Amino acid sequence: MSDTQTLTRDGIDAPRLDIDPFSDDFLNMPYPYHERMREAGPVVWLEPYQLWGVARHEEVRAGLNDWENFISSAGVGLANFRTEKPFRPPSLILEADPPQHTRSRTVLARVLSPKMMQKVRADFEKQANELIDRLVEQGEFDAIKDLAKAYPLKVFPDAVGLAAEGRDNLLLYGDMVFNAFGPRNHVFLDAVGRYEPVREWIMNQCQRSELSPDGFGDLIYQAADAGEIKHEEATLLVRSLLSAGVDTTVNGIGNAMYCLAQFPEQYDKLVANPTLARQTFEEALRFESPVQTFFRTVNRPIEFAGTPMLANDKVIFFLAAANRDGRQWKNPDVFDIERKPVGHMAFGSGIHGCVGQAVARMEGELIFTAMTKRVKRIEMLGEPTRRLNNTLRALESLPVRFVPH
Ligand code: HEM
Ligand SMILES: C=Cc1ccc(C(=O)O)cc1
Repeated sequence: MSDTQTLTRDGIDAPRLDIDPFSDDFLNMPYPYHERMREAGPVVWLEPYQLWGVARHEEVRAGLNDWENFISSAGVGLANFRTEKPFRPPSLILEADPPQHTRSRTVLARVLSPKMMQKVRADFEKQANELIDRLVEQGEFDAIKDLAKAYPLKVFPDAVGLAAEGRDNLLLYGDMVFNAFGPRNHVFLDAVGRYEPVREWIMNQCQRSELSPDGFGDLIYQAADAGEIKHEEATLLVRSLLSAGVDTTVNGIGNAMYCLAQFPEQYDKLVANPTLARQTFEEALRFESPVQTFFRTVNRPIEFAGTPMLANDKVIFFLAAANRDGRQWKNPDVFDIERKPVGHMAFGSGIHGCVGQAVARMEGELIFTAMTKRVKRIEMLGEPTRRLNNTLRALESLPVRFVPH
């Protein structure tokens, strides 16, 4: 076998594609690859990694809702925890199946409930207004560093109950967590070098002693006090908040800013009708999904969308490809804030669907509402630069100018 050939399995009853979803080319511009996979069939076999790819909306939704055949406890990245050492101790919610998942989910769903959001909404709103006021004052700035990172790094760790110092570590950690779902490519290796000093800091922040009373973090420990979960489980669930709660919203807001800056007529519509702020954020999540993919592991021999799969096969669900599937959306490649993108897969679907979506939606709604009141136009001052990540679609910088009303 030549070294350019990949060992490939017989009996693959699906189109075989030589697509590497973690190549720089794919990560920089995934959409043509998404189209190729969607058009090839409901399920494809990706030769470079010897795994199944699912890119159509219907099958992504169906697969994520079938948690018994497509399990999470063997990892939701490329690694199969049944045969490989996880990069870090597995998450008790994301990388768990029922019943463990159910206990964790019940606790986090309460801590991150819409009711809890009402308690922190006034502070999130105050911070959004003050930040946009400052940026209007400043005029020219970097929409990623000065807005998309600054806002989630202030409001969410405040709500969790973290100290003010060292919060940039949350970005380094999130970047690592999301890279670790992919292969050990250069993107991962670059990140792991920055991550080492941060690992200890993160675990220290998850200790109850570091968390302010009655914040989201302490509420998780209070669930342990009540016997719902063990105290050492509480520590790992706080780690879940720090893993998922920042880099996701940073890129949700960052990608939405890029959409509004690229399509000024959409921003004009938002200014004319600020009640569209929440829907604008939702449409940006569909159009430029921050979280591009998640994996599952096949639990037992099954036939899915007419394709036989074996136990321990890995399946990659392309959330972002589902979000631009013309079988589901009219003009899927158009950013249209008047579209109601109900059913998008940006938050996943099923029992593992994002438990933090109320936080994310509130951050998006408040930031864009604050902008409409003060900012007449967003001008791009140059091309954005991209930060490659094995799972996230992320910008590194986006120079803009706010033109006030
Ligand atoms: C725009 C922002 C966000 C996006 C795009 C996003 C996306 C996702 C996706 C796709 C999943 C499903 C994972 C899977 O199916 O394996 C998920 C799960 C999760 N998210 Fe989010 N998320 C966001 C914000 C947040 C925030 C702010 C938090 C915390 C406060 C959070 C915490 C979690 C947790 C703990 C899970 C695991 C849920 C489970 O496995 O039951 N996320 N998120
Ligand atoms: C959506 C991403 C995500 C990342 C990490 C975790 C976790 O560590 O539990 C949960 C969700």
